[in-house]
Order: sequence, then structure tokens, then C-alpha cells
Amino acid sequence: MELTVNQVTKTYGDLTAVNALSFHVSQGEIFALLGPNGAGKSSLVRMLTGFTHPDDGQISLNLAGQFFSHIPSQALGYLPEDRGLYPEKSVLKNLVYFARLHGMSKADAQQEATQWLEKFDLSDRLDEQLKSLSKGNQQKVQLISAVIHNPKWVILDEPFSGLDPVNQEKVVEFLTELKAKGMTVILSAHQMAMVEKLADRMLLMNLGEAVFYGSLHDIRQQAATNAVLKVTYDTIDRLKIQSSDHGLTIEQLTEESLQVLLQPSQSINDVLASLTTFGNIKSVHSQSLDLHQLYLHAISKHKEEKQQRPAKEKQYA
Ligand SMILES: Nc1ncnc2c1ncn2[C@@H]1O[C@H](COP(=O)(O)OP(=O)(O)OP(=O)(O)O)[C@@H](O)[C@H]1O
Repeated sequence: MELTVNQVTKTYGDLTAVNALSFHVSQGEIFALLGPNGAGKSSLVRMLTGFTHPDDGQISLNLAGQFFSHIPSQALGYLPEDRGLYPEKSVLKNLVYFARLHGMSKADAQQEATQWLEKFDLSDRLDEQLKSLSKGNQQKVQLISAVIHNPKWVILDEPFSGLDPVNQEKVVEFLTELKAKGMTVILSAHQMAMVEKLADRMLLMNLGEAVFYGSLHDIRQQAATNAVLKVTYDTIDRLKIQSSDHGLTIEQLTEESLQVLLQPSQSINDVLASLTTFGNIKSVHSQSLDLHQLYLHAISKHKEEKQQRPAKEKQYA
């Protein structure tokens, strides 16, 4: 069972929100959709759920030998961007209502709801009106409502939004549990530290295009920069840095320290040889870029590349 997105494009009038995008999601994985505001994530998700359709390209899902052009509602649990529970109803009634919409019996729905609420430390709140819960606790009820019917596929738009660090960790546990139950999870999120912990693979989008795609390991390989060297000196010969053709990408230059971005293709010995010409080195410390840093570098590089392309692509002007 695999979801394949092949050269999918979505336009709104003159604007291309998703531009010839291709990727796949394998059964049982946690797949993260990343990207800045306006990157096209929600437009993509709306096509995956069948709410809208591609203008070009194909989406194909193989469910037990049957092929679909989106994830069919009977196999899907969906936490949309605009949440839709009933604030006046009790926590339990909300959950039972959503479960019954997906065809569960009342007894099964109550049992499933009670189990999930226990996991989220909300057992003692089930008869309270939803609106009396804190925002974070309401968010947990929202998450339960998306998966209470045990769907095979789950799409969660911003599951961490509005949650404090403790509750973000609870959501990490929740998602890990969904995976253990055999569900395939697609989530869109802006919290890179959470994504780094959770996602088996990810797709970073910018301006409707794929910027990087794969596991964190794959992405480190694809990245133009994947580590940073922090170097301290007695004193730096700045003139030497400015005048020599060292080929290094230097940032955060001070009187006594600098940082160099390392590219996978660069030999560390060559880099160190260049660095020794700038002064007497006191210490060198190397650090892999985390997902947050990889994301920032990749987006800024993609923006530069996009600006340098021919002006025929005016869709984001
Ligand atoms: N229904 C629509 N009609 C016209 N333009 C739209 C529509 N929906 C989205 N867009 C535009 O398409 C582009 C992609 O938007 P989209 O909501 O898919 O991005 P996103 O990555 O989900 O952003 P965010 O992280 O802010 O939710 C944006 O420029 C947006 O203004």
C-alpha cells in the first residue's frame, strides 16, 4: 500500500500553488510535509483528501489492490487546519459523535474514546464541556477525534500548534502510537525539533516545489551545507580572509572566531589547511546541522535559485 504523487500541479488562477510535485509515502511510515507559510502544503493536503483535484499529474493510492485518486474517506483520519468540534458538547459526546460518523457503534466509540482519553490524562474531564478545557487539552481531543475510528491513513495539519513543550511531547508519543498501530501518518508541521524526532521521511516544499525529500540522512547528503565548523583564533587576519581565494563559506566572523559552513563535497583537510592561513588556531569544533538549520539554508538557497530562473515563471510575483 503506497501513495504516489506524480508531477502534480495545482493552480488558482495565475498562481501555481503546487508545481509538478512528485513523491511517495510508504505504508506505516510517518511522513512530514514541511515548508514556510504559503509553500503549498494545505493545497497538497486538500488534493490528497480528494477535497480538490490536481490540474495536472496524478495521485494514486493502492488500498488492498484497489486504486484510488486520493485517500478515500473511509480509510482516512483527518485533522484539518480549521478545527471543527462542538464547544458546547461534552468531551465524550464530541468523540462519540465523530466515531459514529465513521460508522462505529456507540459502545465501541465510547470504549475507544475512554482509552484514548486515559492516555492523554483526560479521563476525569470526559463529561465536561469541550470549551471548558484549555486550548492544549482541546487540541488533544481534536487529535483523538481524527483517529478514533482506527483509519489506515492519517493526515494531521499542524498537530503541535498551540501546545506547550510538555504537550508537544505527548503528541510525539501519540503519533508514535499511531505508527505502532500500523497507521500511516502524514503531518504538516513547523516544529522541526518534533519532526526530527518523529518523521521517517519528509518533504520540504517552497513556492510549490520540492526543496528536499527523504530521510534526515538522505537530506544531509543532498544539502549544500550539512555541518558547521566553529573555529577560534588568537587573532584573525581579516585581510587574509578578504584577499585570498579560499573558497570557504564563512559566517559569524569576529576578531577571534569564525564559522565555516561545510559542504559534503569538501575535504575537511583542505578546509583546515585554508583555515590555518588565517591565524593561530586555538580550537576547532564541528557540529552537524539540525533539521531547523538545514531547513533555513535550503529555503534561502531555493529562493535565490528561483530568483535566478527566467522570468517566465511569474506565478509568485
Ligand atoms: N483557495 C485558494 N484560492 C487562491 N489562492 C489560494 C487558495 N488556497 C491557497 N492559495 C494560495 O496558494 C499558495 C499556497 O497556499 P497553501 O495554503 O497551500 O500553503 P501552506 O503551505 O499550507 O501555508 P501555511 O503554512 O500558511 O498553511 C499561497 O500563495 C496561497 O495564498
